[in-house]
Amino acid sequence: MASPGRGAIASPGPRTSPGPRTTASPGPRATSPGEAAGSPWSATTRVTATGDVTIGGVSLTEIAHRFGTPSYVIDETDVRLRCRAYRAALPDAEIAYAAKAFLCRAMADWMRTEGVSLDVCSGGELAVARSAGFPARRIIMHGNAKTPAELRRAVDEGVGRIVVDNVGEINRLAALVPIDRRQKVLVRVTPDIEAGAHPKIRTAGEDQKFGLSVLSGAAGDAVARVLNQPRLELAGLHCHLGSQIDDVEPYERAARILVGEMARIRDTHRVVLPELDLGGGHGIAYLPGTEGLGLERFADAVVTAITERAAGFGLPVPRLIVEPGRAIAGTAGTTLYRVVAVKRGGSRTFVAVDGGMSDNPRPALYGSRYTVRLAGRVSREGPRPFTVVGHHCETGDTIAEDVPLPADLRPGDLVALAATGAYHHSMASTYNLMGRPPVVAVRDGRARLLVRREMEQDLMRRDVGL
Ligand SMILES: Cc1ncc(COP(=O)(O)O)c(C=O)c1O
Ligand SMILES: N[C@@H](CCCC[NH3+])C(=O)O
Repeated sequence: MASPGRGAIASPGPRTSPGPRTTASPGPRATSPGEAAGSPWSATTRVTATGDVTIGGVSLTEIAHRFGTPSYVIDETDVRLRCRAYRAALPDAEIAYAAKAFLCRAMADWMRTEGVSLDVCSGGELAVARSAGFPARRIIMHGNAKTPAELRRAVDEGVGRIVVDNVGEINRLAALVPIDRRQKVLVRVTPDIEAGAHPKIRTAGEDQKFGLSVLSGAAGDAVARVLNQPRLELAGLHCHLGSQIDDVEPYERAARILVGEMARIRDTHRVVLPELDLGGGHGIAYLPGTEGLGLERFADAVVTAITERAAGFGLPVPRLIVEPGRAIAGTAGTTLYRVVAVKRGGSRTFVAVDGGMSDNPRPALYGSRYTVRLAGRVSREGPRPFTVVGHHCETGDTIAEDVPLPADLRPGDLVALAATGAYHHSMASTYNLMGRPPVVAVRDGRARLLVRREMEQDLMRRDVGL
């Protein structure tokens, strides 16, 4: 994903976040890792002459002091720039941020004020969005196993669209819709495409749990059933290929297959569907020199594929919906850890930090790799390879394997891990009864706590008894 440029933020800027002012500001010789194309660092990340790293004009040393470590730091400017980049690249499309990447009430509010819709996949995400005042009609409700209670809540709240993922939920959903209303739905189809950075995050092949197969006819059957329900309005088809995809070709292929299906639906049922949702999955840079998907490339390729294919079938061009999660929240996040121990192993030197797989399960789950740097001081030593590991009682509790860090790295140092805004806080656990880190938003020299640290008392509150 291309880095948004600094100049891209429209003036006047978004509402200023309230919160105490910090004293830190980038020094005159500040460098800007966030501006390099394909950089994993968020847009306002700077390194000062004294080795301090600032994000949103706030020093990470100051954040560690005020909020403790580990902490998730989220760059509000980066999030907003990415929303604006999406809206500019796809002006006729609906951009629906996938809340599973990272959601809290402030994030929902940022999406609302940026004119971005929300994709939610659980009653919990729906509740947080609604409690932040996010408009229900701009919410798309997903889920391969929506419970009756979740379906009822979605209907009662008036969510804009519900995405059907199995035939069983069609009758159940229709029965919940009041007699004087029609609920818009999309049918999630699988076009037999394998795409995504790891087998565990591929969602459009034949042998996985999501969606309804085009090949087997299950998708066509679901479409016919929805069309038979007077209280349901079939708005279009949906597919989500997978996640961390860095090639546009699978999206072009999916777009062609889905428009073909829409033509078949027109021919069979005499119904022209107005919407085509291509899901999310847009890859970002986790390592320097990698690019991710590339928003412009994606937009050009997909819009062309849909337009040409629709013209070929004599169909009106459907309205495109996209659901980026990682590409909006991922690069904005940085995790700040404190080094606890440095130890030589057999062939590696381990740096043990005060977080680990409970705040970042992705290396253990998907073998994910990261960029890490020292924050808060300058080292005169050259880099040497370290393996950054966590605090957990688990051998696979690795944060970053074989990463260059200054040779004199020592306990007490701060290290920053880039591109942790998506699928980190949202996938965090309390393994080993470690409380989850806080989320601190930074912008214009101010730091603001969005989600507080989970404390021992929080953990014990759920334990009801001796
Ligand atoms: C239906 C749906 N839409 C959107 C997304 C967002 O994916 P990503 O964060 O990779 O853009 C997901 C998650 O993979 C998803 O399941
Ligand atoms: N959790 C995955 C992405 C899955 C997206 C949801 N279908 C990740 O961290 O990369």
